[in-house]
Amino acid sequence: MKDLKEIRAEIDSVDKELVSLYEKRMALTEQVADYKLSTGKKVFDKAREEEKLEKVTSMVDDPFLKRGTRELFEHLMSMSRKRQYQKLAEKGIMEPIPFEEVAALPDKNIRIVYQGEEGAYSQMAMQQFFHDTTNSYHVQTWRDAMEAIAKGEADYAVLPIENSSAGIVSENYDLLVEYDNCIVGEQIIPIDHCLLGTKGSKLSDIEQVYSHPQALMQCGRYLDEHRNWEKHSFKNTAMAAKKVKEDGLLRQAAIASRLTADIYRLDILDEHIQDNSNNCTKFVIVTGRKIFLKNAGKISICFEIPHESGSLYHMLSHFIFNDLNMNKIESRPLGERNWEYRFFIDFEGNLNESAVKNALHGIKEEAENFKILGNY
Ligand SMILES: O=C(O)C(=O)C[C@]1(C(=O)O)C=C[C@@H](O)C=C1
Repeated sequence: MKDLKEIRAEIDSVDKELVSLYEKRMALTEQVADYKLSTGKKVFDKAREEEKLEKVTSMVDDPFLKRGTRELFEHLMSMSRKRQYQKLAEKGIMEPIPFEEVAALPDKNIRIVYQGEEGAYSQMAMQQFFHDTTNSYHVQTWRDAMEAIAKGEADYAVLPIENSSAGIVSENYDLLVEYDNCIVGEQIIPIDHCLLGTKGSKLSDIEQVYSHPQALMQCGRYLDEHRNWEKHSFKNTAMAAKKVKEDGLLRQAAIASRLTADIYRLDILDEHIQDNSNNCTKFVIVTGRKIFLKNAGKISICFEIPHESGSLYHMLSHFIFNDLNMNKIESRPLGERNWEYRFFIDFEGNLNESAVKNALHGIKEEAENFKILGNY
């Protein structure tokens, strides 16, 4: 058997050759980049990559090495694409990102819409985000709020996007894709649920509980302790409180905020009933113009990718290669295509930074239906 030192010396000499071949290959792809720059041809050429992978894997018989060869060449081509995007950026040839930088969010004579009723958590989030909420109104559904922005009836909408214990508000993720509205801010507020009954009711009277499905979920453990109660989903916690007030029945209760107890003159039968004492919800502020603040530090995007091994890995490599810090990834089913997904990613950065431009350009070229949801 050969001595380890001897084998390593041989590996070292193979690696040396590999590095020099890698340098040679990258130099050639730089020439390709120049060609593409002058002809306007796209960097990513899927057909050429597939042809290449087919060719190089057919040169190897061993199944394990075949797979390794495939991965190696996928990676090589991905590195060459990234270099080409960099060159495009250096030459200022990259397609501009259609977002306009603003020094401050327009706040004069603004009209703000939220979903629900007076006392809704969305209203609280709105009051914390905006200094002046005198010109605000509420609508029945999240879609109505998005529609109001799209039609120019309101300047900003406030929509819940994620709860710390119940997770994402999936409907609003889907609406962000459907509507061409843009996220310009976020507001996190603590969510402290109470059980509210009509005046004079007692806990032992309750048979039916009304609330938004998210709030019912957030109080799962408490509701498990009262299994005989019927649970009814309602469009909003404040709307549920309003219903209990209007029906005036001792057997009905709503799960909603303490504020709604005051607004609808209901009795607080129990308080802090959510599973998680640090329960909070993140709301996004959405507007109709594609704008971002100079000091915005977070970007939300979404894209679709083919249902192929490694495709997500390749998209995420754009963040790694550009030294960008990703802080969230979510997926939602595509609907019409079973078991295929749209990915939502939040990462740190500002649309003015070249690393961000590079990464977004690469993802846009290589993914389907790429969309920047906002920089805030
Ligand atoms: O041949 C090209 O068009 C290249 O840009 C080179 C290359 C490669 O590295 O082999 C890189 C990106 C393309 O998607 C296809 C192939």
